[in-house]
Amino acid sequence: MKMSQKTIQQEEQERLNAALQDIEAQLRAIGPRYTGNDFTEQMLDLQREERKNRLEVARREPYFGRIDFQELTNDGKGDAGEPKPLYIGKAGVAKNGGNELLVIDWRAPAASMFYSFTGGDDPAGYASPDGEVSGYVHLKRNFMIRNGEIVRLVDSYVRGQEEGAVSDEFLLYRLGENKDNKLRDIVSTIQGEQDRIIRAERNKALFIQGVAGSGKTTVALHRLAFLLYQYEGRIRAERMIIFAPNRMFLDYISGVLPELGVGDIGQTTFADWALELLEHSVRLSDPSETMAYWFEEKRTKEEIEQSSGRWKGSLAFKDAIDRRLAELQGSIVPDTAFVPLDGFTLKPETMREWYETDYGEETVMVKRDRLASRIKRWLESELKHRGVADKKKRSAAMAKLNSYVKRIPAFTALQLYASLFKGKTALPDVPKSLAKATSERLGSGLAGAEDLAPLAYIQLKLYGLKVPPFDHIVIDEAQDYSPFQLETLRLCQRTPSMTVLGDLQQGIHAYAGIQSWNELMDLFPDGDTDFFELNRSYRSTMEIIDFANVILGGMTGGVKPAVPVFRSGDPVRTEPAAEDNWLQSVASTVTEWQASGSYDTISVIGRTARECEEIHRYLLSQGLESSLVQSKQLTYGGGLTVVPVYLSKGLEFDAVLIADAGSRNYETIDAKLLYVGCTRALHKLKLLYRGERTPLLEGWEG
Ligand SMILES: Nc1ncnc2c1ncn2[C@@H]1O[C@H](COP(=O)(O)OP(=O)(O)OP(=O)(O)O)[C@@H](O)[C@H]1O
Repeated sequence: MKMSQKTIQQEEQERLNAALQDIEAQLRAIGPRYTGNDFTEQMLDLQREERKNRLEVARREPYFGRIDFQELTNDGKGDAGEPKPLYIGKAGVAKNGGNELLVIDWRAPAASMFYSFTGGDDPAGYASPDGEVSGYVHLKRNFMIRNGEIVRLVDSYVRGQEEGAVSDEFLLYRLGENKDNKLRDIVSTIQGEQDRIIRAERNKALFIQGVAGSGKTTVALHRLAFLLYQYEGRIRAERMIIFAPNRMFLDYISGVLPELGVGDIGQTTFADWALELLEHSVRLSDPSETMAYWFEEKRTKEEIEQSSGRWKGSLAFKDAIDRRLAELQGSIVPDTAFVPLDGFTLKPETMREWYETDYGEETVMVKRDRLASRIKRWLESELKHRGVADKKKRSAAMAKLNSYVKRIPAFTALQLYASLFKGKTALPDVPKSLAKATSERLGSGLAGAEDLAPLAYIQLKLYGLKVPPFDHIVIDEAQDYSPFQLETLRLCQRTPSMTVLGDLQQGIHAYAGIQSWNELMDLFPDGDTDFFELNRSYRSTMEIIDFANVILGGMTGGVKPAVPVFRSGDPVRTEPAAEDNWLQSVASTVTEWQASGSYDTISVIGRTARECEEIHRYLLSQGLESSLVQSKQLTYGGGLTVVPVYLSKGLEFDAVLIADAGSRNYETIDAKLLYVGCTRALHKLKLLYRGERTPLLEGWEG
């Protein structure tokens, strides 16, 4: 067996050498860049550059998989040919000077079998542009190639061998690796359930509920790469956009798309996007104050449920705004005639006709401005036709025009929004304290995060979107979105094409987000949505997931425990720490972990920013270099970090120490927070606690 494995490896290495030589030759043949002015040459040059980029990706790691497929012709009635090996890589490469493929792109239809095939003797297949193709898979092989050498080769399926099912060996090996400061692509080990989401139909709003570590973020990014490949020429990277919770998270995920050879996709936060849409007519009030309000002090369930964020994020509020917009719409066309001079009359009916028929689909303020210009043009042409030359008369008419047009209502989004909270125009059912706080804030040129969706919505309704509509929108951590936020983004597309992902079990911003996916899915007509669930968690060891599931057990509602991949590691430990040597315990755990050399990224997760500052100072005083993550952070550096639990969402670390899982920090209501913290760990998890251990771990022994 060993011998034959060696020959297989040698054989594959020879093939690899040949492929690399071919790729090198193709790269050498691409000449220098064209710098002249000829348009056709410039276009050809761009194509050569793209090809060069693909070849360079392929040179680094030409392929990661091989699947041997024996295609059945004529619906399986014809003769089966010889099994043909297909090598699968990040970029497709044709053989030098020919059409034959050296490597097929992982996104190509035939490559889908590499991911969807689960084993067994039955025919497998894939959908090609010419119809279904079926046949037999004879081999599924995974490679890891580094610097032109095959460093690992695993056959996860060989036809005729006893096991029959595709083995997880290669996946487990990849999952066992340490992580650095960036999320990575998973092309070599995408799982069937993830592949279905990646390749799902384009014109849908896809909702993905996935447990912590199920690969949601990763899958959404791969889906973007897939869509660009599959609908080449029809959708453009510049018209795709990713919404993530904060800048640091965007930095953390920023490596994946370039690794997949995809550039130019916009990446933003909802706040940044909304502020830009509003042309920075307001500033955002400090988000760390919101965080501090909700996370630094204890808040009750009632406070959360009656939060201003939930009120302003509701569809009831949107409906109230719609009614106000309709009133505004109804008051645009003046109901008195315009009479600039004796005998000159422009009737309201004429204006109404212009407004309603000629400017049809435009937004309110655009229509309003058109109407105003049309009235002006009407006056000019009347003056001309009737030969009014008298300067005095002309300027009197113009003065009348100006005052007439001024009376046609015009609003900025901010003015209209402010009017909902203040004075006679205030909405009748706004809670008083909320109206007061909002008015004060707006009065000083500030908007809270919760004001941005309504403001952006009003802006879109009044002035429209000034850039082309989005071809595809990705929303990560969507459980923290309000229906109003999603509705606002929905206005930015002609047909829905979205990937909306999150985990209700990690919905720690309940004061702003949703409690069930239906709150968001109901915004779309039936048939425009699809729902996927991912319950397997790939990030953490079985021990960590089983432990996190205990915390989940303390939550109410239909909780779904995460299903681990069979990857075993160290047991999870909880350990009491006395008040006076708690910080020493934190430091000594970190020192021990660092000394073991087993972990590249380590995080100490604290309950509040204050607690984290204290830990950070102490670690520094002990000579332990670490970085403290704060809410305005733009980048994530890896190594040793101290991070407040509510900012750790989305990130992951080889080893996690929950600094204090005492009952003072995590009461029953804080289950989601502790769950988020614990599910950040890949290989190692430990919890220290001062005083009583959190009631969330009642019944857990360890
Ligand atoms: N098929 C896979 N092969 C290898 N690694 C995978 C696979 N799927 C997910 N992972 C890894 O699991 C980890 C979690 O992925 P990701 O962060 O995308 O999950 P998530 O569902 O967004 O998590 P969370 O909700 O906790 O933020 C990452 O390290 C990712 O590389």
